[in-house]
Amino acid sequence: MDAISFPPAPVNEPNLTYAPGSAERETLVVELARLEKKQQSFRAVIGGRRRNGGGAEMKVVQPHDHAHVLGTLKNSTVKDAESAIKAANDAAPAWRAMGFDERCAIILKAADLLAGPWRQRLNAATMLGQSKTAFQAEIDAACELIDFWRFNVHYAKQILTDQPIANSPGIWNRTDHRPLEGFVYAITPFNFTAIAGNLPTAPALMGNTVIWKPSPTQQLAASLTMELLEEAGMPPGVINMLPGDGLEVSKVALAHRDLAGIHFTGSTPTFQHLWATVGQNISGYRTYPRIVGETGGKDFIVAHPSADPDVLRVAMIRGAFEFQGQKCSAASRAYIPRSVWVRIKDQLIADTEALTMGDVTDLTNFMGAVIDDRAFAKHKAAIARAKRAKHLTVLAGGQVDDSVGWFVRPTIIESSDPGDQMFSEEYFGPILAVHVYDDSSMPGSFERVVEQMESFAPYALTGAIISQDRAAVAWAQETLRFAAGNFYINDKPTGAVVGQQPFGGGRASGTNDKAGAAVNLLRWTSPRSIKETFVPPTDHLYPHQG
Ligand SMILES: NC(=O)c1ccc[n+]([C@@H]2O[C@H](COP(=O)([O-])OP(=O)(O)OC[C@H]3O[C@@H](n4cnc5c(N)ncnc54)[C@H](O)[C@@H]3O)[C@@H](O)[C@H]2O)c1
Ligand SMILES: N[C@@H](CCC=O)C(=O)O
Repeated sequence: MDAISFPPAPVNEPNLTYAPGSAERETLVVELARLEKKQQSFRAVIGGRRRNGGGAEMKVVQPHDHAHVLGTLKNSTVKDAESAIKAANDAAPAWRAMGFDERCAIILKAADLLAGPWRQRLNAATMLGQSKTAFQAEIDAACELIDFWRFNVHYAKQILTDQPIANSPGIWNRTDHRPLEGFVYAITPFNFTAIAGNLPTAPALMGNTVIWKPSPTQQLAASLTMELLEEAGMPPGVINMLPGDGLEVSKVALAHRDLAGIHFTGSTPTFQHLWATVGQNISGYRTYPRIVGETGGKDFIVAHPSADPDVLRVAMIRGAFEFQGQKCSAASRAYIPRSVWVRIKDQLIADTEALTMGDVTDLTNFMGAVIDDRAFAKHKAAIARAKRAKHLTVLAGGQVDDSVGWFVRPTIIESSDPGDQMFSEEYFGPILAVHVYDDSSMPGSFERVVEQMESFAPYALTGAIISQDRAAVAWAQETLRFAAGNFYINDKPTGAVVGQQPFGGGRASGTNDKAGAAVNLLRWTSPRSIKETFVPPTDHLYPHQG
């Protein structure tokens, strides 16, 4: 039980290609057809039992074909939340008493199940429910989630072996990395199946029990993730899943004495609301809740006059438009010197207009639809404003159509004013704002543009510098030190890999407790220092007293 053990060393799960004729493509197509045909009832999982929530029914649809219902769920109520918290508290003593290796084995088994028999089921669910292409589903639902699980085990083990390095003579000091006292409330976003799987399991690995509130628009993949975890051996009550909008769940969870932590990813306003509610309730908790949140972004690409035009163009297209720009890391503002802009503009527009968009089960498409009618309406309004405003020019895209799915064409908007709201507000979709700065007759124009954009947006999640000039790279890296938690040099600002670029940002983008890293797992522990004295003193007087 307590023997020293070494879990398998983690390596990043390789991405499958889904090229025509590949075995993975064949299996994926079969899974897509199977899941599309089913209409499922997505039920809560409380103490290992399935049950319908007591609230109103919500439909889960395919964003690219919104008449196609994948299933329904019943919103979770106050009563459901109370039952789930009781189940989490009941399961806690046995879970934290279970050996650490046993908990690791469950998570590692989940990773292997996902790498093997579950891979295409979860990929297909992510494609249908979240409108991801095969490749975008693969890097998320398969590879990133597998990586989260395998690397978390590695980092958790490191934490456990982190013990005091000094012992006075006759004394043995130890650190007991306890779980938190109470339950962790994991609230997850629609856009990444990997994040949805990581947020409840990271605290669980450290010995906590969890209430998991997934996004309604990610419910198909979330329900399958729950089934996968059960197959891997996750005991009943350790992770309790409550579908729905979370409003009633929060009424109970955020006011509960046993709330020990919040593990959140989603928008900045939602996180600020959760934090404010915790603040209002602060005197009622048994312990100060740990609050971890990764939130919005206004991620940037800044190009120096020395930028390689092709590198810049590809970074802009992939960074802004993959998965419809619905990655928190997606490039949504770019600052380009005129000397480079004239070399890429026509090709950039042509490439953007040529991006194929549609039903993601047609694997020739580059993009699908935005997640729901609210996202669609937000983008429609932003594009309409751009078409009206004199200082804004829609260069590519600009068309929207919600007759079949919530489709927004990848859109590039040039602004003569870098102070426009396009450069500070998160739309979370396929709109890229571009400001072209004059670098012909104005020395220092690059530096001025960087200084302006550094804190123009309230966020600080990801950003990229494209430059072949080493001094400019070094200067930008220093000047933009606090403008991004993930900073890329000559690459797009998306696509962080677990174990390679730990992910998260500061300012309004979150608490920067890097997902899939030891610093994150540490938040789910409450260390106890233990000092044992082998031969304790038996006389209370000190030698200097003579
Ligand atoms: N920084 C990151 O790592 C990261 C990663 C992914 C997404 N995001 C951000 O997430 C946002 C998009 O995701 P979203 O639209 O799902 O965000 P959202 O804030 O609308 O929803 C996130 C989750 O919170 C739930 N929620 C909302 N109000 C709640 C309440 N009162 N109580 C309990 N749950 C509540 C939602 O149902 C959902 O499950 C974007 O802002 C994006 O930048 C950030
Ligand atoms: N980790 C992902 C983004 C997750 C947020 O949506 C990336 O780096 O692109």
